[in-house]
Amino acid sequence: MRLFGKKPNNSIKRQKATMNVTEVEDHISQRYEVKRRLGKGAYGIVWKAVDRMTGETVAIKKIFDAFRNRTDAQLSCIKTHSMSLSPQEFGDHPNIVKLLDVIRAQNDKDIYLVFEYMDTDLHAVIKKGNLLKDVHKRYVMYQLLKATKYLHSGNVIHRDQKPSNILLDTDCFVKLCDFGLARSLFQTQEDAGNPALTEYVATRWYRAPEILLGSSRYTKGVDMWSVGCILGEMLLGKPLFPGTSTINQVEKIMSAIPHPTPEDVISIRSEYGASVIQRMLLRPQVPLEELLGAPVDADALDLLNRLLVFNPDKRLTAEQGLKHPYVARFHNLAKEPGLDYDVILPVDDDIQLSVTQYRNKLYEMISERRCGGWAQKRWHRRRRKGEEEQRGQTRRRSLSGARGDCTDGGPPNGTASTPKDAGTADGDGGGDEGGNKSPSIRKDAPSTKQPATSPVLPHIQPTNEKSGTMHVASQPANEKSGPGPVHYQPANDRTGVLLSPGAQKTTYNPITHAPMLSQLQQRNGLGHRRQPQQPLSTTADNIPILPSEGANGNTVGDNGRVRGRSAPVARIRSFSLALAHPLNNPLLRRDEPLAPSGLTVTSARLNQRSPSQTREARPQVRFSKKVFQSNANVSAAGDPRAKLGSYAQAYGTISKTDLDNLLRSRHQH
Ligand SMILES: Nc1ncnc2c1ncn2[C@@H]1O[C@H](COP(=O)(O)OP(=O)(O)OP(=O)(O)O)[C@@H](O)[C@H]1O
Repeated sequence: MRLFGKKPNNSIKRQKATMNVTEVEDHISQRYEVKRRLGKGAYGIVWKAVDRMTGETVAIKKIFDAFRNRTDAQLSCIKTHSMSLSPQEFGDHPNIVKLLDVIRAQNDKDIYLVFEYMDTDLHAVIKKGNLLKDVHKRYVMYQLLKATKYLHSGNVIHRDQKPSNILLDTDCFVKLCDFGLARSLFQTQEDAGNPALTEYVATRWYRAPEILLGSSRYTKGVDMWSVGCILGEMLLGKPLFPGTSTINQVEKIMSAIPHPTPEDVISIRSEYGASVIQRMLLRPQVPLEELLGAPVDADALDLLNRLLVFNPDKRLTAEQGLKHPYVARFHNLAKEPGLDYDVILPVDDDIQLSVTQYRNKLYEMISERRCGGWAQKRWHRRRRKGEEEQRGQTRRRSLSGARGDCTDGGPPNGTASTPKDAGTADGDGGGDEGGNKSPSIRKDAPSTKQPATSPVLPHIQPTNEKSGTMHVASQPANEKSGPGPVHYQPANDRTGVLLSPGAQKTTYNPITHAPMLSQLQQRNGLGHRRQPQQPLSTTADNIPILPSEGANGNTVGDNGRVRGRSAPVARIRSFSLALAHPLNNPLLRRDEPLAPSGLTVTSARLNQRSPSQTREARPQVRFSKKVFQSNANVSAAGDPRAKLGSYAQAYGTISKTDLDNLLRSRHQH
């Protein structure tokens, strides 16, 4: 059964197949058996492939001509690095897609990124209609909030959360991908005021109002807005705010959410936000509840209303979201880790290098990454040592000694390895995947990998394979004891974090694998400040030694929670979203028959964007000049290229002049 679109005509298919054969170089196809094309993004093509050595199914993303010009080269660096954060610097989080390898193309132009493979993405699933039952929506939200909490705890904002970046498998297991726009909030705050860095493009439909209105303020709230839009889309079955232009996007939002107070408007720090909003408030309101049409679950609506809040400071945080009744049945603090360091992306938006320098930087990053896992393990060992030192058990040693040489036992094949030496808080070693809350897990699953302590699980079984109907066979463990109280922190609880992220934390440079003091910390003398709950010891150079790890290698935070990484996954699979047999599963991407050459390539059907979701071509505009497009039917997809220092955003924020012109012309009509 075909999922989306019409059957491609054979000549086009042949053409694409021929093209794809030449697109994957020999050294890649020798190592991976390319099965078929999964989709195409703004930067390249993604294929499903099988690792010939391990038999593991992977997704290979080829970024074409990564160094075509300075902008592309810079973006490739950021994008590759941001993605490579997932397994290494962001830890082995179950809900963040793992980058398994980065491979240079022989032509020195392209790059291949090898990811773990996922069956589909949320965009495809929603588009399919009615596949997601209430429990799946809750579970998707839970995992999304969990992944977002994790990123935000490292002071990183994803900035491009949207359904197509939420990969899913048939067990409804979520992995967040595409960190192409990810940015360290810490760096962003340091760079506040730099117009190049305030330019920001994400997919329009999921873009927060403050960004649309040209706010200079980045907060984690931009991700939370996107999360709200994603929830809305799951509930509605289609995008909640499908704006056709930036101004139309703002109009759609403002007509659905409660009117902001004057203080709210001031809070977004947008020069012309107030005048735009004032005019829009005159328009008729269609509250979210009405917009959703059919009655929705009260908890879902409540969560939506708490996420889609104009003032970013008043939006629910990911951590707060995890305590919301909508996801209460899955909530388990011990399985919702955070990072206890700030992640700094090594390639700054505002630093302009030459194409060659960017290329070298990227290759350097690739080779660093190849030994990064090992370096990081050493780094973690040092962190453990740091704790011992605090206890006076060992001599002080400088962390800087742990920097990225990979001479002492790096992976022999040069492949980047993911640290696997840690488990989750409760020691089940599987994060969410081996845990007790997934609706995908059958309590009767015949697996020896199941943790002995696994409690009763919410059990979803397909009752009707064709229709994909499911039922919940048992209540989740914590439902039995009733959901715990939901505590919402007052908005001002977050202010400290938002305004001075990282001020209390040690910053971790993911490339050098060394802790570092930020300019901000140095300026404020924070390098010498001790954390209140877990005092930092310092080396002779005043480099802080980070909080220690538990005896089993887990990083234990101040509150005793394990942070940062989970253990190798022992996943127990069952049904969740759909059906047991791949052939009957409407979610699964189908493998097309192999081409005679042995290299299978077909056209991408499942994950191709609808025309309205493809990225529009962007004209290059002058630095910091904002161009407001009043009525262009610009697609929802943002262009990450536009955010780079030398490349101001052409679409997405509103400039005063253009706004005034627009309003004037509207008055005249
Ligand atoms: N790890 C993966 N496993 C399975 N499919 C994937 C994986 N990563 C990406 N895909 C699929 O490949 C397609 C293209 O992905 P890509 O990230 O290039 O596109 P995008 O998110 O639309 O574009 P952009 O990178 O411009 O945001 C998507 O439909 C996505 O579902």
